Amino acid sequence: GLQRAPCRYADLHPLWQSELSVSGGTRQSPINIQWRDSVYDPHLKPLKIHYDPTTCLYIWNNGYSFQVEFDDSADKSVIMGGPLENHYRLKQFHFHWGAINEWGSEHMVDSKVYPAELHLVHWNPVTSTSFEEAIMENNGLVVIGVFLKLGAHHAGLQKLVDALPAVKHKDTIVEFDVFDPSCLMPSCPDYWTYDGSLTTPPLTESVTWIIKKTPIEVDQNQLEEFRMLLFTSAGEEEKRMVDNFRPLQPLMNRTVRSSFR
Ligand SMILES: O=C1NC(=O)[C@@H](c2ccccc2)S1
Ligand SMILES: [Zn+2]
Repeated sequence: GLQRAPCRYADLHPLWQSELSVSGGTRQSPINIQWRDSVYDPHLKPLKIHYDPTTCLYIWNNGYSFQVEFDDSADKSVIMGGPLENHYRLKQFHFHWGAINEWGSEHMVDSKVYPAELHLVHWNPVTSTSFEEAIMENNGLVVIGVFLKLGAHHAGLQKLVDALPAVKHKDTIVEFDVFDPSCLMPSCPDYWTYDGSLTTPPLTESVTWIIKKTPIEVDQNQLEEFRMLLFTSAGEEEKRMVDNFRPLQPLMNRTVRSSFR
């Protein structure tokens, strides 16, 4: 398959420069999902998603992605079922993407890379009292990964894209009051799941990953809008926000389970 962009560590965003020597990690993310090595698990239930669009708060540029934050003070936007033992609250979603369509996603499927990947980040309110605490808990988090592929215009995503010019620079924020992230979910229920980690510092091994098998389609203009964001603050020398993905990590002693045969 296509090779990823040569990863010139010197060009890595400061964020990842520190992570190159994470020692002792046994369940790091992202990984290359080898379809033939994944194991169908008949006990995996369908994933149940109930997002309340009014829990959407704002969009902001945090210097390595743009993030849509949700009110997680109650069980209003939650997921359950799938591989999960209880419900998890939606905290935020964000994306990772490349400078060009040949790369950008964090996970790969049989070494196939997608131009972008959506991450919906949830935390376990049963074992933690806050998102910040859940980051440090074993399996405190669930991240749903959805691949984006180049294709038709995505009407639901466009509402998000239209807000991006308002968060062009690092640490800018704009109100975003009603949005249902379910519109970004593919209709196919199939997913892979494995135990992994955050893909940015603190890289804690606290994430149950649920990676949807089927990508959603977005068009070229929408991907190019992502690439017009900046890593840098207003007044600094501009650095385009692109290639904000972590390199692949070793599978080590893990099995990826699939919800489908
Ligand atoms: O899925 C992931 N993507 C990221 O940027 C990582 C992260 C780090 C901290 C909080 C939320 C997410 S973990
Ligand atoms: Zn992410």
